[in-house]
Amino acid sequence: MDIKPQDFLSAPLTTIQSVPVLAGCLAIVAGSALYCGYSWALPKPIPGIPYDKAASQSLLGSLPEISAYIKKHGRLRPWLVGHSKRHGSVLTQFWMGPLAKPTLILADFQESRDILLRRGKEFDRSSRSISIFSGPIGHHHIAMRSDDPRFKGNKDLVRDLMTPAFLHQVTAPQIYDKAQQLIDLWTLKADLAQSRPFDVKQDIVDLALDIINAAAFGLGDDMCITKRQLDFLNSLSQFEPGIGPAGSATIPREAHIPDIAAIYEFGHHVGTQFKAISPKLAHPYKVLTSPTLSKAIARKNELIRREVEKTLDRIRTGDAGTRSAMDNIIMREMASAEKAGREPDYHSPQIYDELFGFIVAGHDTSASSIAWMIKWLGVNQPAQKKLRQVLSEAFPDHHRDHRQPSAAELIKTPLPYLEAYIQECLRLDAPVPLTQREATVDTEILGYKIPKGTEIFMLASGPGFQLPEIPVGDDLRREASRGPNHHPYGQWDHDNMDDFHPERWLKADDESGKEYFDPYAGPMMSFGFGPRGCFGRRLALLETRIVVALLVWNFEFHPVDGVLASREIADAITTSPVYCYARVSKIFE
Ligand code: HEM
Repeated sequence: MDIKPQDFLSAPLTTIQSVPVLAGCLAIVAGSALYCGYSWALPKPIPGIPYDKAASQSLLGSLPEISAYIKKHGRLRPWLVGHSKRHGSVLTQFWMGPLAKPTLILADFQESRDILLRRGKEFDRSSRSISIFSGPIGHHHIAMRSDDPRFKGNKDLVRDLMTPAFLHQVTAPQIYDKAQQLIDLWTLKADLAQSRPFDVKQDIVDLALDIINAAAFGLGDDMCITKRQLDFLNSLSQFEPGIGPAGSATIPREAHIPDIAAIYEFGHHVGTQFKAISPKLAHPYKVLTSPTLSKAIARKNELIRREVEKTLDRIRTGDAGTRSAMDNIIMREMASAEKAGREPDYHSPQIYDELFGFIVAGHDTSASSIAWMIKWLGVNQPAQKKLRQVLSEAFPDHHRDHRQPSAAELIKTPLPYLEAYIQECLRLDAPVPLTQREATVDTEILGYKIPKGTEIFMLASGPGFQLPEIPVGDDLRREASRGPNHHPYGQWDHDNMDDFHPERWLKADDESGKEYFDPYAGPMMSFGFGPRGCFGRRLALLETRIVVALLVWNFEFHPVDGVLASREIADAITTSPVYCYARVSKIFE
C-alpha cells in the first residue's frame, strides 16, 4: 500500500491505523530474518568439546582474538598451545573466521600418533594444505590426498630415494662435500671476524639449499652458493668487517646467481601461500600479477629441463652412475616405460614436481633445524664439549692425526650422544610444531563425534613435549591405541621438560652397561608419523648428523652475549631462531 502524507487527511481511519501495524509486522519479519541469519552465521561448536564462549558469539569466530595475539606477539602457534592449556583439555575447538567450521586442536601425543599412524582411512591431508601446494607443485605427492589415483604412482617414482642404501651411497657424499664448503667459509669468516660473533643464519639457509640441490639434482660447484660466497670473500683484497647487533661482525655477501635467486623466489612464494586466505586463488593471481614470480617459475623449469638433459646425455654415453635423486628417477622412468612398451616422458610435470618437492619440503625445514642445532652449541657449552669428547673418543686416530672422519665413518659409527643432541634440538624447537589432518568421514576422537570435513591441528610442541601433559582418561582412547605395544613411548620428566638435556634420550644396556640412544624415551613428533609422515625424515637426520659432527669437529663455538643469545623465535613456514650468531675458532690449525 502506497500512502502519501496528504492521503492522511482523506484516508479512512482504519487504513491510517493499519499503517503502523503493518510497519511493525515488517519490522518483526525483518528483525526475525536478521536474527535467523545472525544465528545461522554464528560459529557452531561440536558438542562437548571446549571452546571460547566469546568466539562462539562472534560472527568472526576466534579471528579477533587471534589477530590481536599475532599483533602483540608476532606469532600464532603459542596461541594454539595456550588455548589447550586455558581449557585444560587435550581437545579444544576454535573458528578461523566468519562462517568457518570448527578447527580442532589436539594436544595429546598418544592420540595424535594413533591418528597419524593407524587411522589413515578416517583422516588425511587437509583440504587447506592440499590447496597450499596444489598451485606451486600440484603434481607432487604432498599436494595429493592418499586416495588420489596419482598418489601411488608418485610414491613409486621416489621410492628408492630414502632407502639407507641410496642415502648412504649417493646422498651422504653430497652432504659431506657441501658441509666441507661451509667449514672453509667459516674458517675464513672466523679470521675476518677476529673473535667477534657473526650472523650465520643465511649461511645455514644457503648450506641447506646447497645440500638439497645436490641431493635432488646433483648440481655442481658452479651452483654451490656456499662455494661462491667463499670465492667472493677470497676475491676481496682488503676490507674491514662492519659492526652489527651486540658488536657482531658484519661480513659482505655476494648476490645470488639468477638460478638460485629464482629458487629462493619460488620458495618465498610457497611461504606466502600458507598465509593466503584462499591459496587456490592466490597462486594463479600471483603468477599473473608478479613478473618476478612468473620469471622465477620459468627459470626453475628451465633449470630442471637442463639437468634432466644432462643426466640423459650421461646415461647415453654409458655413464650410468647415480649421483642424485634425479638420476634415479630418470632411470626408473626409463625402466617403467620399457616395461609398459611406451615412450618415456622425462619432462613430465610429475617428475618435475617430485624433484622440486625436495626443495619445497626439505629446504626450509632442514635449514631451521640446523640453525637451532648451531644456536644450542653456543648456548649449551657442556653439551658441545660432550659432543666433541664423544667424537674424539669414537675416532681417536683421526683426532690424533688432525683429520676428520669420512661420511661413511660418521654414518656407521654408533654416536648415541650425537643422536640424542639432534633429537633434543628437534624436541625443544620443532621446526614444524604442528601437523594437520582432516576427517574424511564422520568419526570420533576421544569419544567426541567429529563430523567429516573437520580440520585438526595436532601439536608437536607444548603439552607432553616441553610442558606437562594435560590429563586424559585412558578409557577414552580406542582400544587399539592403549597398552605398551601400541604406545611404546615413555614420558618426559616434569621437572626438566623445558631444559636442554640430551641425556634424557640415553639409556644403559642392561647387560653390557653400554650407552645407547632410545628413540622411544619420550614424546617426539617433529616429523609426524605414518604413511603421510615426513618423506624426507631419514635424509634430514643424515644431514644433521654429518653437518653437526663436522662443525663440532672443526670449530669451537664460544658463548655469545645479549640479544644474540636470545631464544626469540621467528614463525614462518617453519620456526627458526631470530638470532643465529656464531663466535667460532678453529680446533685444529
Ligand atoms: C628436519 C627437517 C624436517 C622436518 C622437521 C620435517 C617435518 C615434516 C613434517 C612435520 C611433515 C608433515 C608430516 C605429517 O603430516 O604427518 C613433513 C612432510 C613432508 N616432508 Fe619433511 N621435514 C624435514 C625434512 C624434509 C626433507 C629433507 C625432505 C626432502 C625430501 C622432506 C620431505 C617431506 C615431504 C615430501 C612431506 C610430505 C609427505 C606426504 O605428504 O606424504 N622433509 N615433514
